[in-house]
Amino acid sequence: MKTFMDDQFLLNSETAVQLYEKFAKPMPIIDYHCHLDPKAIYENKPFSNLTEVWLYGDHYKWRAMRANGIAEAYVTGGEGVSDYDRFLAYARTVPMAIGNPLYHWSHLELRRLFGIEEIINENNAPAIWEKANKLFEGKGLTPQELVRVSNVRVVCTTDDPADSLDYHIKLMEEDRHGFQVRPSFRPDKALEINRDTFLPWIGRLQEACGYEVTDYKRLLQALKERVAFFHQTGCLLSDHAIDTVMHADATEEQAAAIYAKALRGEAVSLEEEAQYKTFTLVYLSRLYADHGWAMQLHIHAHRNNNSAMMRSLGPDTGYDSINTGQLAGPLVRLLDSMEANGGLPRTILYSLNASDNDVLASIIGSFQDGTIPGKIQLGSAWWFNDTIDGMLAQMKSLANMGLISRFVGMLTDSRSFLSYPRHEYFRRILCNLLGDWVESGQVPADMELLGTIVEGICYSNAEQYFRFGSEAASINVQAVVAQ
Ligand SMILES: O=C(O)[C@@H](O)[C@H](O)[C@H](O)C(=O)CO
Repeated sequence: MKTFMDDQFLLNSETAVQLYEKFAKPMPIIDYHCHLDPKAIYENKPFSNLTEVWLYGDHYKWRAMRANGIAEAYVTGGEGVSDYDRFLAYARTVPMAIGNPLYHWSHLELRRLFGIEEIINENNAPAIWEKANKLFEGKGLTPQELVRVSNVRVVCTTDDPADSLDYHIKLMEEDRHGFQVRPSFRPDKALEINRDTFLPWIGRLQEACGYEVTDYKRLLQALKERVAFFHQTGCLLSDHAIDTVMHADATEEQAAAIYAKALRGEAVSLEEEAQYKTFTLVYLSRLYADHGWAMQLHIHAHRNNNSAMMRSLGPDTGYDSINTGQLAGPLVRLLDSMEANGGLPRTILYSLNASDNDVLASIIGSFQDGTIPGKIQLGSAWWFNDTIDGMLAQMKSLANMGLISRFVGMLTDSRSFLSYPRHEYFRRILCNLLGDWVESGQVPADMELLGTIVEGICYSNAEQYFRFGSEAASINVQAVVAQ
């Protein structure tokens, strides 16, 4: 029987061990999609204890605690509940989470970032708390240190087009934290015309661009200006939550009429919503292509299902699930419309529904245009699929129908500064998959070729694909500050 989480954790052959130790492990990390707070990175305030850094923002852990019968006050905090109480509640939950990636991630995080090797449970929780918190004494443990010690080269945060990006600009001006912090352009609120967030967001956009967005032409102009501002501030990716894939051909005049209806507070039909979203997304995709950005489409999430908890805690608090819905037809038409409008940008398609993997892996092959390797990507296993089974399923779909060698690899997609061991987890799973292929005679034991492929998936594919290291990606701080 293998020892739990030893040096060959998840590596079941000598080939897998070699691929991981020699090629995967040394690679730095590019976290091209996460939800870390740029303000927290800039202010760099030391964390006060293990609960703050581990439990304050991580809804993966919150879901597990609720499923374990832990009262909400001990999950997201409440009257008279200390951080130590919350830590003990999570320590009670970890042993019950075997089979869930949280069980592995939690142990990897304590081992890699705190040097704590204990198997987490309620009995040794006090000792773990004491050991970990020693690192928070004195000058303490800060966000920037956790990013640096995790060998992260690039962090791409998720930002609204109306955001000032002040903290990104301050980080650029200082530029002594040892890694890149780049915004990502996430215009969901500009697209969700039927949600109650739409009109308030138009107000925020008007403040950001300094003029009234009284008609659709001005909306498109404002979005174009915000894309330019984001680009100047180092943005090289956009990101969209496409919970339901819609496509309906529309002219600019039709989209403008729908926008005007929404501004008047009139109901917009589902067909009109599809027309508005199609025209606006196609417009945005051309802007992305013109700026050399990558476009991420995060498909089939079902968000904020619990109305009472949405009112109490707000969005992204662990009450989401996997969505279903029509995919192939509307997505192919959407991508084809983007292609017809001057060219698809670099595009990454993720679905929260793993049963979509093969559909997406086949669709990306319809839009590779030979300009760059892996231009259209099947995105890494995302959120509920960020598991051993989910990662293997995504990589096998991509390998079976596309080129896994051109995959831009893993991201953390996290709100916690402790989540970087998720890359180790992914890299071990990747190396074991390739190792299995070699050991079973499906792939020659060409360690030079396999090593190059592993290094590409772990780091260099992403660096080349997103162009983080290129001249074009350099950030003109003076131009941004002068604005
Ligand atoms: O980007 C998304 O839509 C999701 O990643 C969402 O933010 C979710 O809350 C998450 O963080 C899953 O890891």
